[in-house]
Amino acid sequence: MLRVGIVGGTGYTGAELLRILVRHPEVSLRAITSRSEAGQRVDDLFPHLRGQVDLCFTEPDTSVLGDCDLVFFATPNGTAMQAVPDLLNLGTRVIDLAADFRLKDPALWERWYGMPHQCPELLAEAVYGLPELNRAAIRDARLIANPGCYPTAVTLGLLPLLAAGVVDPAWVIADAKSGVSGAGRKASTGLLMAEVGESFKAYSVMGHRHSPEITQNLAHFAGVEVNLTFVPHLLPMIRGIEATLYARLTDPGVDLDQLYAERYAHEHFIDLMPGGHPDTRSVRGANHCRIAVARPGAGDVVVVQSVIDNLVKGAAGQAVQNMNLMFGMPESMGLESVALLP
Ligand SMILES: NC(=O)C1=CN([C@@H]2O[C@H](COP(=O)(O)OP(=O)(O)OC[C@H]3O[C@@H](n4cnc5c(N)ncnc54)[C@H](OP(=O)(O)O)[C@@H]3O)[C@@H](O)[C@H]2O)C=CC1
Ligand SMILES: CC(=O)N[C@@H](CCC(=O)OP(=O)(O)O)C(=O)O
Repeated sequence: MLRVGIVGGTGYTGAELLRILVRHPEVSLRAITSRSEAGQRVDDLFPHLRGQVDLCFTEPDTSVLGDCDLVFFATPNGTAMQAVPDLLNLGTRVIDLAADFRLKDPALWERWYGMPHQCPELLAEAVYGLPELNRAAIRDARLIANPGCYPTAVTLGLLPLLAAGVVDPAWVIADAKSGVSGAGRKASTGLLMAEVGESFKAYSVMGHRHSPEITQNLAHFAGVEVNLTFVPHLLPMIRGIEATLYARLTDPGVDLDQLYAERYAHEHFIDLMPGGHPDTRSVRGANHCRIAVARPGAGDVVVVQSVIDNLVKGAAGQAVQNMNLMFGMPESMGLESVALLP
């Protein structure tokens, strides 16, 4: 059995990791941390785990975490980078659900995250954990940078077009919408039901920290520098991301459905819906990304719709998919039946 620890077990992504890992046949949970709930039984805070977890929350302590084979960090940006060098030295592998190891350039990290990087020497080694694009490197990794939620939906949606060179990289638009769990569990006035209920708005229009992550992905995995306009929106719902992506065709003869079918032919967690309109409801609790590609009026604009559950394929489910690859287990182990009833 794989000995696993979770740092940040009371947050939304930590709780989602717990929901998935308690059913995983090869995982033994050894430590679940929370500074604010240390000493409290996990199933007192999360009654849906009663009878499945016999642990109390503990303080994040490297000596305990260092006894695990793998530690997930489900913590705010800038937390994991303070503990990762010690854990790697102890032989513990790490999957960070935050952004600490996603951007390869430490100056770009500092610009977007507002703090200097604590271990820039590990940025080259860290492997970007998007299995559909980076499977071979993930298998051998000690340190995984689990992708952001928006970057997962947008990168998977755009990649086939850009890798095939059939759209103009100078004009790409990602119009993305997220449920409020994307902002985490911490109290915030702007996320109160009375503020977000019955309302819908864009935010970070002048620039969001996921833009450099998406353009880094497209440069690395599609080999194209993209001029991207990315605008996130906050939806009055709890889970889910829908990204509507626009690009201009340079090859009008391309068969778009065939292009996507070939690119994702063997991808268990990518479900193509030719002619469809994928909705967030259909991926609720699931590790799937559902995609449809269309060419309205047979014109030169391509519209891609990409949906995920931000807490699952956008965070905890993808992290477990990465864990499975790192430890030589079937990639979908423990992830087959995690979908929630819509
Ligand atoms: N929510 C989402 O949809 C997604 C989130 N992410 C990323 O995943 C990470 C976690 O997100 P989310 O679960 O939403 O966050 P939450 O705010 O819901 O939870 C954060 C967790 O981290 C713990 N924590 C906070 N500060 C520290 C610290 N300094 N040291 C150790 N533990 C700490 C908290 O517990 P306590 O304070 O009690 O220790 C809590 O359990 C973030 O980096 C986020 O950007 C990525 C993709 C999607
Ligand atoms: C709705 C909402 O607020 N979403 C978050 C994205 C969460 C996430 O994945 O961000 P990290 O890159 O920090 O992991 C946001 O826009 O900040």
